[in-house]
Amino acid sequence: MISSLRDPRCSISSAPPISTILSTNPKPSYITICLPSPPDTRTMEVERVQAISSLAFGLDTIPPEFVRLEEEQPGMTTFHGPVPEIPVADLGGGKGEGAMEAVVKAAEEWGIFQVVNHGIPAKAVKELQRVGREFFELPQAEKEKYAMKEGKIEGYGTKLQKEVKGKKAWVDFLFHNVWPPASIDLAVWPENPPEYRKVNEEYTQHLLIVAENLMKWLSEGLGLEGHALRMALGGDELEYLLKINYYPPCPRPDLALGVVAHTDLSAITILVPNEVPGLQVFRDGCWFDVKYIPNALIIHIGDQIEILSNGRYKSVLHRTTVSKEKTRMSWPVFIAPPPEKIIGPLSELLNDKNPANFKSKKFKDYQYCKINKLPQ
Ligand SMILES: O=C(O)CCC(=O)C(=O)O
Ligand SMILES: [Fe+2]
Repeated sequence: MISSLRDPRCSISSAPPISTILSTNPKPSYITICLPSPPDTRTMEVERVQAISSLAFGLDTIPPEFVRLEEEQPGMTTFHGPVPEIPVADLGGGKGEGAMEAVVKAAEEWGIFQVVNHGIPAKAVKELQRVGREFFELPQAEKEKYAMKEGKIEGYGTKLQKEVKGKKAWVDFLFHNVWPPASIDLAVWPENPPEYRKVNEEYTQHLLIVAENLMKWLSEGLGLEGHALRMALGGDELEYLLKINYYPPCPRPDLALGVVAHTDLSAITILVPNEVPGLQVFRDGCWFDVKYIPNALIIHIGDQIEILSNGRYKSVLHRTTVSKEKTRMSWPVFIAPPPEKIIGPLSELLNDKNPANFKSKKFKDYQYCKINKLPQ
């Protein structure tokens, strides 16, 4: 699919040919990080993008594995004409009067929208951003204490395995569950800054309300009871996984990508961005920048709601670009069913004229196929 993403309407930048970059680029520096104890055996070779970014400061090149294929490069594929804006829904201070219609329409037509007046206090969001930023600004060895262990999805890291064609993404991240309490492993929650835990707990309490309202309106939009989607997704067992994306400055933002093109495998994703633009959405054959709206949250419809709604709500294809001078950060929370939950089109939506467009399968099996790029 990715190879068809180039559109003649998308502008072509004056980027030098890849061969020039490949031949002039110095080998990336490997950062050797010595974990504190025991010092003799635990020396680990890790390439964190944050460290590569510091070494690349002032240069005009990036290591070749970060140079995307031409058909993916933002400099080649970003549309620069009049850009359609993704829908914005006003949630009326969290009460949501009149919001249902806007949310349903946006989920049907776009699969992505921003919400303003959502009821989460601006201070709770600012604090979430502050503690996340302060974590990434800690010395490397401190961050490595939380390094993702093999086979785990929580922890601090950089995508270690290369993608198809050996390409890498310009981003480091931290993942940890924030809800339900039984899923939380505090060992992967940073101890520094000291307020990290309290701030994340407070943000999560506010987020639960927004998430439940969205699921309610989306259920009603399908002509179902308000609790239908939430229950079909596992009810109180729904898992909320926070990711912090840290995209450090990149000397060649025209050639690199932060997160590559994908749809979220969650049911729904609620994302706080910082003020540095970078999120792009694929629509009508082009990649468009999503406008930054102060204090807005960005909502992505993920694969599981697309499946439950039998395709009425769209899971949106998106990616992120990076900035030459600034650090972009984002805080998506992926809301997803528990692993054993079977997800398929809701039976209430199916009849002779509307057969199921998707298979029913356990969420963990869906996840396995998606991560390993196997057919669903
Ligand atoms: O940083 C962003 O705005 C989007 C990140 C994203 O799509 C992801 O982590 O799945
Ligand atoms: Fe995403």
